[in-house]
Amino acid sequence: MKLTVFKNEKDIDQAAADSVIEVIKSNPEATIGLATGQTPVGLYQKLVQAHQNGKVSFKQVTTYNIDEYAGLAKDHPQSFYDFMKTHLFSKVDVPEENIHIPDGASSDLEAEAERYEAELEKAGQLDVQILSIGLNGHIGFNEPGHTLHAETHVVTLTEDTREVNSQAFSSLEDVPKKAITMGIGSMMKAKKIVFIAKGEAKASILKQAFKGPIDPLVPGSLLQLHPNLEVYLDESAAEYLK
Ligand SMILES: O=P(O)(O)OC[C@H]1O[C@](O)(CO)[C@@H](O)[C@@H]1O
Repeated sequence: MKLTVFKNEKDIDQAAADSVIEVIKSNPEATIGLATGQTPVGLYQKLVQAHQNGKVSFKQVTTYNIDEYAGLAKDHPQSFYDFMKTHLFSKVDVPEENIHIPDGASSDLEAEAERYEAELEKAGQLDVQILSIGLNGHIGFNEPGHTLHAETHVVTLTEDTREVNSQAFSSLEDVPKKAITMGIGSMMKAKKIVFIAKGEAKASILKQAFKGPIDPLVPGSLLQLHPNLEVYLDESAAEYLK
């Protein structure tokens, strides 16, 4: 694991974006796994800036999002597709047909998870996977539990996660109870993982994830097994890792 700690949030975003851009420069047809949440917003801004400055094109890039809420159609303002459209897709030149995200509005979520996994298998090893971590240690929506899934699956969100994520909704009741998420195996297959986390609230779970034992109750701890993991943190998130 290559850990870099930054003083300034903008520097984390730039360094993480540079790592993604390097992948696209060496392979314009790169496949990229994308995450949502507040953490990667700055990284997406830096990718947009680089695109606007003519430094990178997404014309031949293919993207695979790691998760989506069940019951939310793509055009729902709280869907992860809408989030990605706002922060990245509408601002770069990635073709719509190259964007992949589970269909949360599917009437058969299990079948949709299987379909998405088949797409990932067809794509093979993703060139880079962008990831962050939830306060309870989840990556994607792989929630803590005694067992973890390798492949894309339907998950019941923990009440903790629903509460944290309720900030984006008008009320807790509006937060979906289920989601479709890539499994840990689907994410870990990527050639490189660009992991970012910011802020003191994440410090304790990061210690458990990166210094503790590999434990399904801390799904992020599985990342320790990845051979090419880049970790970008600010000083407060890295408090127990220095
Ligand atoms: O960056 P945030 O907003 O803390 O979100 C944490 C995590 O929750 C999720 O949004 C759930 O998918 C992850 O993608 C993300 O890493």
